[in-house]
Amino acid sequence: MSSLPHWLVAVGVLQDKTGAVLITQRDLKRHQGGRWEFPGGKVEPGESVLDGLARELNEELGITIGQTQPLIRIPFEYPECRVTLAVIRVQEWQGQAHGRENQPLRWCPISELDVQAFPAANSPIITALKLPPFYVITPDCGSRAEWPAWLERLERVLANGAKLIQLRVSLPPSEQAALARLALECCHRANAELLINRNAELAEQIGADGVHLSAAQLNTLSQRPLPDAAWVAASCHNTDELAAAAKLGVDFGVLSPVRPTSSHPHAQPIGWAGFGRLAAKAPFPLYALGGMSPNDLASARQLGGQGVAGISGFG
Ligand SMILES: Nc1nc2c([nH]c(=O)n2[C@@H]2O[C@H](COP(=O)(O)OP(=O)(O)OP(=O)(O)O)[C@@H](O)[C@H]2O)c(=O)[nH]1
Ligand SMILES: [Mg+2]
Repeated sequence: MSSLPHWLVAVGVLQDKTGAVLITQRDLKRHQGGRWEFPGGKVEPGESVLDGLARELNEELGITIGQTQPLIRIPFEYPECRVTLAVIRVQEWQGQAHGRENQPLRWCPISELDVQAFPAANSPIITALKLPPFYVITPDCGSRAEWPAWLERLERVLANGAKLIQLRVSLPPSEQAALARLALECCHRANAELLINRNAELAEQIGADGVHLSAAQLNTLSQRPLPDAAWVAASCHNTDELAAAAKLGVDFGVLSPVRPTSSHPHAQPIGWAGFGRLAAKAPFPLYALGGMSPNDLASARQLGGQGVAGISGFG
């Protein structure tokens, strides 16, 4: 156990009608001075996170918050202190947000959020803001005769608005590469991103948007298999795998099985309570997987999850 001071920090994410988020600049003389941040501050003894958030956003921005939703919870250790950032989406508020402490303030489009300008603990917040609510995993695909129907299904999923797809097919390498190229074309035409299951070399070779690592791969890799510009995601099932994924520096994870699932009939489901408990410890956005449908989004989000992942029910 570290002897560094620990603060629970309530952090608010406000978005305007265009989706731009409110960021403010920290005073030069304070911890992480000069960096941009999301407004908020330390939760005081006896306060709940939401009470602390309401007080801080009133003090710093002069607003009164209404409806909120958890975004992500991030444990992080700086050389001089430990923080747990409880990051909350503020969906409604009253009053005009302004820098009540004369701090510079701006509304920044999500695509322009630059991790380098923020404290190191903030990267997962920016990732969470960039990732969509659904992560769609493709069903397996067989011989070439099956490809047209498989691609048609992918097109349908994309037409329904899916923005993040994981290609998971068990084909011989050359066939897998050929199908991956076709899938990537479909995804990019629809302004969606494609991650390749387990195969970082293939992802790099065809210019896919990232790789999705299996839990077993987490222990065989000593560093991220792709550069920061690409997504590196991982499948996790327990605390140890989440810790291994964090150590490797993955961008996001998938935690399963939340419910019983026919694809893994012998795996013990962790339930929503298990998902919530583990999501609070994972320092990266986490999708719930296992018996999920798009209707489960609200449950996942309420527990601080990024969203839901699945194969069936998403087309
Ligand atoms: N508000 C806020 N704090 C953050 C962010 N990221 C991050 O690492 N922190 C850290 O969380 C800690 C507490 O935040 P704070 O300085 O805003 O606390 P506060 O408003 O209560 O200020 P005070 O203690 O000077 O009165 C600081 O160490 C800060 O560096 C962020 O995005 N927003
Ligand atoms: Mg503050």
